[in-house]
Amino acid sequence: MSLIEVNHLHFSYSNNQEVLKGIDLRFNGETTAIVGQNGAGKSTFVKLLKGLLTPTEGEIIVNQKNTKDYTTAQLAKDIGMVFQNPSDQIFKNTVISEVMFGPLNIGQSEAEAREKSIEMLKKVNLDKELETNPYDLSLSEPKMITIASILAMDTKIVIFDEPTMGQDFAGKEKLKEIIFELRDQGKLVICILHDMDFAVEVFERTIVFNQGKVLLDGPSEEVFTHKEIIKQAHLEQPHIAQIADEI
Ligand SMILES: Nc1ncnc2c1ncn2[C@@H]1O[C@H](COP(=O)(O)OP(=O)(O)OP(=O)(O)O)[C@@H](O)[C@H]1O
Repeated sequence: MSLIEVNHLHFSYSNNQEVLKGIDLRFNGETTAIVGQNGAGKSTFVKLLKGLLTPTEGEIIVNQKNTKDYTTAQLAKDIGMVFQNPSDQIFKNTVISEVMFGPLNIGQSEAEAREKSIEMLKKVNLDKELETNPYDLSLSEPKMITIASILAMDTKIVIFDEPTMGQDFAGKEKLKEIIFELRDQGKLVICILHDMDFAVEVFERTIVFNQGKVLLDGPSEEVFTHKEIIKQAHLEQPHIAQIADEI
């Protein structure tokens, strides 16, 4: 059985507009990028995986749990998600209390949560800022706090919604390192991206969403060889593919 199974998934926020129109997908260990133009349904899809929304039709099985039979809090032990906008996630007034919140919430002891949180803050170079208010840090750092807090929960599945947004070269390199490390630990990483270069460089698999459906799905390098379909989805080719074409 796959780590995540999505069967015949449909979803609407309201009666007259279907946002997801029949999605069937399996996720095992492959690091996976989800790409697609604005409004394609990517964020809605990952919110459904995380149990923040319930399918209108069809089902999602996460680590053998049908999401509709579990609360978001119960699913939080299996699946962690770093939101697009750090201010949707950060609400504590020190870095350490923010990062410890998630681990404590899923039942880690105070000592375990603190140790894990400091370890993860070290990974994102914020272990010298334990007592700092997250909003006193520089622009790109709140995102790193939210990443540390999800990593400290040590879930089998980690979802990132647009992690490269607002990150400079060093930030992207750090992200790459974190994603590779998670993959090497046997975790499933799923990431919504607008940066096609990052998708093809870092992710084994890419899924292209278009108007609530899956347009392409396969090894990242192979997916981006479908130039016409990529264009139809209003996406750019990664630079590496453009250069290869020119050569
Ligand atoms: N809370 C909501 N209530 C009603 N409609 C919504 C809600 N959230 C998203 N939508 C609509 O659902 C559709 C899909 O949105 P979604 O955010 O999932 O797309 P996306 O591919 O993640 O886009 P982006 O790249 O801009 O984040 C859009 O038409 C959007 O307006």
